[in-house]
Amino acid sequence: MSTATDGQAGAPGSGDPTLEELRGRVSAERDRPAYGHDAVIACDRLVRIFSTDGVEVQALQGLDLTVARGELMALVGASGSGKSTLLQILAGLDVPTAGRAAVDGRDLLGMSGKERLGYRREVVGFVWQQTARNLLPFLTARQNVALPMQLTGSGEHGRGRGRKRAQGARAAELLDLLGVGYCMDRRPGQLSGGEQQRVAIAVALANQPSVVLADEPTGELDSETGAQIFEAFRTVNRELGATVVIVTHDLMVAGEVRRTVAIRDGRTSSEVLRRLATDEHGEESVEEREYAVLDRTGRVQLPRQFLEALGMEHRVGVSLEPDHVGVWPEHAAEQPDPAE
Ligand SMILES: Nc1ncnc2c1ncn2[C@@H]1O[C@H](COP(=O)(O)OP(=O)(O)OP(=O)(O)O)[C@@H](O)[C@H]1O
Repeated sequence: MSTATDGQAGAPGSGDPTLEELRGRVSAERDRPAYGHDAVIACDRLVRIFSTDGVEVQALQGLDLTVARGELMALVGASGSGKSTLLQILAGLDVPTAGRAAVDGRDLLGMSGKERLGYRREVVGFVWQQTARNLLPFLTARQNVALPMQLTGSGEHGRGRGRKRAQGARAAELLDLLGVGYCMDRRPGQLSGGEQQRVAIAVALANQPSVVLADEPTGELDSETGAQIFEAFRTVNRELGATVVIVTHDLMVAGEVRRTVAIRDGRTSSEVLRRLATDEHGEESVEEREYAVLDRTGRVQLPRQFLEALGMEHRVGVSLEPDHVGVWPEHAAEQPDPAE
């Protein structure tokens, strides 16, 4: 078989590409938009290796992920699969070992310390599982929400006393939107866990970040309160267009978003997409479908239960069919096809 790597262009009509065609292919490749160019989060073959006492742990092993602006999505995965590591990197609190990660065009590997601080204050907002980590105990709810605006001193809020008033007004608006306006003048110790998390979402949104990241935000709450917190994320996504990424073990949360991405062994392995479907009687229901993630080099992680069911390990046979690719256990791929 002749290939483009033979370094020769074929004669016209031979089926091989001409030099002109090869040049066209090279320039098309060069002009192709970069991976994730239109996404607000783009992780490309992200690697994070931790070394402790001479032992290396590969927490992320070439993870690919893109998130579109305005998405509300969930990240799920077994304990130790790398979810928190990814979130720490996206939050600007940790630096990847290799690969590429960008949030709203900011390169997370190349930032200086000062840029990183600005990034954490302006580009991302976070909500942690531990309610106490999200709020300062000696400030009221409204003061907690106004604080990030004061730290960036964003000109949008005017100058001097006018600025302070504008920041207080925005804080009050956010608390109202999240249904905790009545808690405005209380300190965190005077709020329930659910109220604290809703105030924490308002804090995360204070500087109108490009992305809100939440790590197990319902982890310390009972299921009813957890549902209210999820509803609060939905509200800010719908009303303010906020892009929200939620790491969760909570199946209720994972089942309510349009897209759930599963991480396995430091890589994105599968995605569940949900959409509203209407049947012939006008009844609406949620349709969900699971997809394996295909990475840029053509790798697919097959679900573990598929591998176990067919005893697949090490090697599999693959075949290209007109409309799909077949994958066979090694021993089955070796058997001659009786039809041939
Ligand atoms: N600072 C660290 N030093 C050494 N190893 C670490 C560090 N942080 C995470 N790891 C390891 O990296 C792997 C991924 O951890 P990570 O916390 O990202 O998983 P996770 O999916 O968030 O788990 P969980 O759901 O339990 O929070 C684990 O093997 C963990 O032990």
